[in-house]
Amino acid sequence: MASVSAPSAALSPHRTSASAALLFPYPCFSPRVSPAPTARPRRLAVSARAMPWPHVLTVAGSDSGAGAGIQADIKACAALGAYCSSVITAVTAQNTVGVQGVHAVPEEFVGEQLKSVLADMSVDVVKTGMLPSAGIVKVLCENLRKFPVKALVVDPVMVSTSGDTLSGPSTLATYRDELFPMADIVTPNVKEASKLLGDVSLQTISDMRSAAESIYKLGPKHVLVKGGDMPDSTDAIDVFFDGEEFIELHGLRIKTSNTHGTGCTLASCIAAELAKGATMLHAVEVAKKFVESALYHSKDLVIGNGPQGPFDHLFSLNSPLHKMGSLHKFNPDDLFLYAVTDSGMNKKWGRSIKDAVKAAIEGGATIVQLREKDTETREFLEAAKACVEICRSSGVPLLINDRVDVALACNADGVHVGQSDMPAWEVRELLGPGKIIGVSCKTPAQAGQAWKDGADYIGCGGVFPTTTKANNPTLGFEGLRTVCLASKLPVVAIGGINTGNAGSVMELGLPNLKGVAVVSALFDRECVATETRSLRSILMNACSRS
Ligand SMILES: Cc1ncc(COP(=O)(O)OP(=O)(O)O)c(N)n1
Ligand SMILES: Cc1nc(C(=O)O)sc1CCOP(=O)(O)O
Ligand SMILES: [Mg+2]
Repeated sequence: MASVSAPSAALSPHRTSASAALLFPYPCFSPRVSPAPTARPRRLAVSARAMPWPHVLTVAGSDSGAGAGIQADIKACAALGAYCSSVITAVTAQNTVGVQGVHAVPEEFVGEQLKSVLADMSVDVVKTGMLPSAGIVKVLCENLRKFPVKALVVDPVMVSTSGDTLSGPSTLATYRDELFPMADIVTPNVKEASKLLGDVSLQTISDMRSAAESIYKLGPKHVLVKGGDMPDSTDAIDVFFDGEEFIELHGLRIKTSNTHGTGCTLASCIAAELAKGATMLHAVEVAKKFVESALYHSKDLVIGNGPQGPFDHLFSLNSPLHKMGSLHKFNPDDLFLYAVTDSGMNKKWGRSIKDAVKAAIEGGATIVQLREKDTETREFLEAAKACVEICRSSGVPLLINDRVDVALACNADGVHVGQSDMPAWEVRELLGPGKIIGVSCKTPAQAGQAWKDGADYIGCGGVFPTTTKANNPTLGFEGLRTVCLASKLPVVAIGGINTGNAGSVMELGLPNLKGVAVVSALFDRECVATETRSLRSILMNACSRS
C-alpha cells in the first residue's frame, strides 16, 4: 500500500488565508501527526443545542466504480440522514463489467483505522461489508470488544454480484465462529447463505426459512436471507427471522440491470435506521423500501458498458417533486381526517369538486380522496389536475378512488382500491414505490393480503350503516377491532361516521387505527369547511382523552 502523504503546503489547513479560515473555521490535523486517539476532550465546547448525529461506521472494501462497497454505504447513510465513517479493508478495481483486481489493506492498518474512528467518534452502529481475510475479521472483533457499539450489522460479502470471489474459505470459518455471535443481524443473499451452510441448495422460500434458522444458530440475534436471486417472480421475497418468528418481506422486483451494490446498500440502510433508534424489523422494512425506490428511480439510467450498473442513492434529490419542494412520503398520521368526495353530493349543493376539496382542506382535512363514480373521464381528469395543485400547495396528499389511469395522468399521490378493483400489487407495479396505496379490507385475511401486496394503509368499514355505498356490510366496532388487531398496516375507519359518532370510534383506542374517512358528513352538507372543522376538533378531543 502507498503510505498516506501529508497535505501539501498550498492545501494545508494550517496555512489558510483569512477568507479560507472562514470556510474552514476549525483546525484540522493530519492523521500522521495526531496524538493517539485515546479518550480526549471534544475539540469544541458542546453548545446547549448540540444535536446527536446518528453514526454508522462501515468496515468494507472500496469499489472504484462507486456502485457498491464503501462508496455505496456512505451514499445510503447520507440519503437516510446518518453520518457514515469508513474503515477500508481492501481496495478493488472494478466497474460495471466486474472485479478486475483486489488489494487487501494490511490487518494492522485496518486496526489503526478502527481505533481512530471508534475511540473518538461516538459510533452508534458498525456495518461490515467485504472482509478479505480471517485476520481482518479477527482485528475487527477485537476492536468491537474494546469499543462496544449499539449494534453490529454483518453483510457477509463473499461473492460480488458479478460472480467474483471477495473472501476465501478461511475467512468463512472466522465469520461463523467469531463475528456472527457478536452480530445483531446478518444479511446473506441466497448464494451467501448457501456458502455459509456448506453449499446447501436453496431453491424455495421454505429452504430460505431453514437457512435463516441454521444461520441464527451460529449466534446473531436476527437473520435476513435475501431472495433477490431466487428464480423469477413478480416479488422479491426476503425471509426475516428473530429466533421465534419468520416474517416474509415482499417487495417489488424492479426490472433493471442497475442493481450493483443493492446488498451493501440494504445493510447500510438497516444500520442507519438502527443508529436513528428504529427496531430491527422496522429498520429492515425501511431499508427494503429504500432500495426498491432507488432501483425504481434509477432503472433507466446508463453508466458504463458492462451488464450491471450502479443506481442513484440520492434519487430523492433529483426527483421533480423534491425540486418543487413537495416530496410526499406516506405518513400514517395523514389518515387522521380523511375526506372522500362524492360527485352527486357536490352537484346537489352546487359546488365543483375543486371547491369541495379546497373547503375540506380549509377545514383541516389531512388527506383527500376523489371518489367520483359518475363523472366522465375527461371532466374527472381536469378536476383531478386542479385538485392535485391545491393539495400539493397545502401539503395534503391526494388519492384517486379506483382509477389508476387518472391517478397516473394527474400525478396524484396515490390510489384507493377495494376488493373488486385492480389488485393492490398490480397498482403498485403501475404506480411504483413512491405512491400511496390504500385497500378496503373487512377481514384479517384481506388485511394480510394488502400488506403482502405492498399497500400503505387499509380502509376498514362499514363501521356504521351508510347510504353512500350500496349493499355495504356493517362490521361494527367488533369487526373494526378484529381487523385493526390483525393489521400490520395503519387503518382508517369508514362508513356512516359523522360528528355524532366519530369521537366514539377514536376513543376505542385501537392499535393501528389512525383516523376516520368520511363522505356524507362533510360533503352532503351546506358548508364543507365548517363540518370538517367540527369533525377535526371532535377527533382531537377524543384522541386527547383516549
Ligand atoms: C378510505 C377508504 N376506505 C374504503 C373505501 C371503499 O373502497 P371500495 O371498497 O373500493 O369501494 P368504492 O369506494 O370504490 O365504492 C374507500 N373508497 N376509501
Ligand atoms: C366508500 C365507502 N366504503 C366503505 C367501506 O365500508 O369500505 S363505506 C363507504 C361510504 C362512506 O360514506 P359515508 O361517510 O357517507 O358513510
Ligand atoms: Mg373501489
